[in-house]
Amino acid sequence: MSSISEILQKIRSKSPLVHNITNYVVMNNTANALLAVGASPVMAHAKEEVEDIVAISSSLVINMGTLSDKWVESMLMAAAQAKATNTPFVFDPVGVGASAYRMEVAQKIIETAIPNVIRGNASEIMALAKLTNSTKGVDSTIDTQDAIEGASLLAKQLNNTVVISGAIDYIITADTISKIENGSPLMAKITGMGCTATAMVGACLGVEENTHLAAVTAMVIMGVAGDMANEKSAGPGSFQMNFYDSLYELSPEVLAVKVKTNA
Ligand SMILES: Nc1ncnc2c1ncn2[C@@H]1O[C@H](COP(=O)(O)OP(=O)(O)OP(=O)(O)O)[C@@H](O)[C@H]1O
Ligand SMILES: Cc1ncsc1CCO
Ligand SMILES: [Mg+2]
Repeated sequence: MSSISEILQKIRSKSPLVHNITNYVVMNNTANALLAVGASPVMAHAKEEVEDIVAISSSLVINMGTLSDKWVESMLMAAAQAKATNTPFVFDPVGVGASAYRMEVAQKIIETAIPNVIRGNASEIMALAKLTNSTKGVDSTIDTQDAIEGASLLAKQLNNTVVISGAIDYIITADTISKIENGSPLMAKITGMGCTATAMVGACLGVEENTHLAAVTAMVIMGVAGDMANEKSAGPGSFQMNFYDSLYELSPEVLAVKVKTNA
């Protein structure tokens, strides 16, 4: 628990620069969440600059929510630069399985540079592991428990950390399965909470080298802020606003009292 709190404190004291190549839907939400928790977001996707931006950033987030070929070119350049500069990198395979194009792009990104962390919902993780295809656009239709096998397979193949998000979050490596039972069903009623979770992993990777611990911390921060916002909210609109305030208010004391994890 103290290590989770330490990572939160480090985000606030160091304010890591988190480079996001993300989708049109969530850019604003994600940047605001990163600011609220204490990190420093930059959204940059032009191929003319992504290598420079990766080089000055503490971490890279690639989210393939709204793809097009130009963006894919930039994503591959950024991934290659992350590998070359040893910059930690988290990948969100949004909607993988919904189209052949998304699967092809996800594979190209992973072949270019193995992400330190992959974060997806249960359907995305199962599609990426080539086990089942249950993706409904960008939403999951299955429980996270049912994607543990797929996540374990991926984590072993890639020797990295895989996060399955949902009612219960699982953070999986070749030899560990951690689970987090915080959060609110309202989180699935706002677009881009998953994208925010991925960006939060980026913030934690920016200050913590242990990728499993960074991913656990990100999902604890999301879940506890979700619990806090839930207590104050009437529905999705007020939840979104309260979620930012909760990220901002989050303290080691609150984390210690509210966290529900086996990690
Ligand atoms: N029923 C729930 N109870 C508690 N927390 C939830 C629930 N559903 C989602 N969450 C939380 O919401 C966040 C987003 O997870 P989710 O699996 O919904 O992402 P996603 O499907 O990728 O979302 P999006 O594509 O809209 O960004 C995670 O932090 C997760 O823990
Ligand atoms: C709704 C939606 N469509 C493409 S990306 C996105 C944001 C949540 O993943
Ligand atoms: Mg998603």
